[in-house]
Amino acid sequence: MKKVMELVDVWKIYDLGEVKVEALRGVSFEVFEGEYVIIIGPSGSGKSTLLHILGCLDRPTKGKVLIEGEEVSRMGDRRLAQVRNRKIGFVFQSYNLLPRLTALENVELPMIYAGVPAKERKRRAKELLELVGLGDRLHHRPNQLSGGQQQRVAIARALANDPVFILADEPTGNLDTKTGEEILELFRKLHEMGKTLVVVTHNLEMVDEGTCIVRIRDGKIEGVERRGVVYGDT
Ligand SMILES: Nc1ncnc2c1ncn2[C@@H]1O[C@H](COP(=O)(O)OP(=O)(O)OP(=O)(O)O)[C@@H](O)[C@H]1O
Repeated sequence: MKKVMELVDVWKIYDLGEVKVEALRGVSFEVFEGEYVIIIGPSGSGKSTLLHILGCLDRPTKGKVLIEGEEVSRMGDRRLAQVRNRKIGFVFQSYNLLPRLTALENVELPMIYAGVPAKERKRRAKELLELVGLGDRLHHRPNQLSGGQQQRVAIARALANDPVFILADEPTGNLDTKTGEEILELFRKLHEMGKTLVVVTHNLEMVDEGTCIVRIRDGKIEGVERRGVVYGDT
């Protein structure tokens, strides 16, 4: 199985002068292609910190982060921004769409940064919006869409540059049960398509779907449980 991402003895220490907070204390784990990884843990256990480091939004104080075997923890800001754009698809609890842009334009955005030509960009954005069930909402702006639809746009945007993995932070956190289930179904579909998913969630139904459950407590990994089908595993 291809290893897409690896953390080696990662520490994150927030230095507040008098006080130092050890948010991550020697975290090591690997993610393989096609896995559906769920990160769970109590409040304050370090999940957001871990997600920021996995997403190259922050750097560890100590330790290594490798994406497709390449060490990202020591990269400069520009290179890191490129890795984020090309290799990671982000899905946030609050969607984070640009309000002035249509669904189609929001999905096009990561491809603009990646230098994809306009025609190809539009074709792919349309295809991705159709994949998430929004083929009839291409020209709607975020405030003309429901929460669930906005999250679908965000998922289409996350897929735009065919990332190495999708990183999601409480993707059903702002949604009612029924809409949350639809998003869950969409994640299931992505998993079945062979996408690698890394999700922080409190949603127990989502936890049930994962193929790798990572339990974090007090900045340390308490346990990693692998189970179920990993699609694309050849
Ligand atoms: N920027 C920061 N500066 C100082 N301490 C921080 C910072 N961010 C997080 N922490 C501390 O690091 C620890 C881990 O926080 P983190 O936000 O990663 O936890 P979490 O598991 O995501 O919590 P929650 O589920 O409540 O969102 C906490 O003790 C928190 O107070």
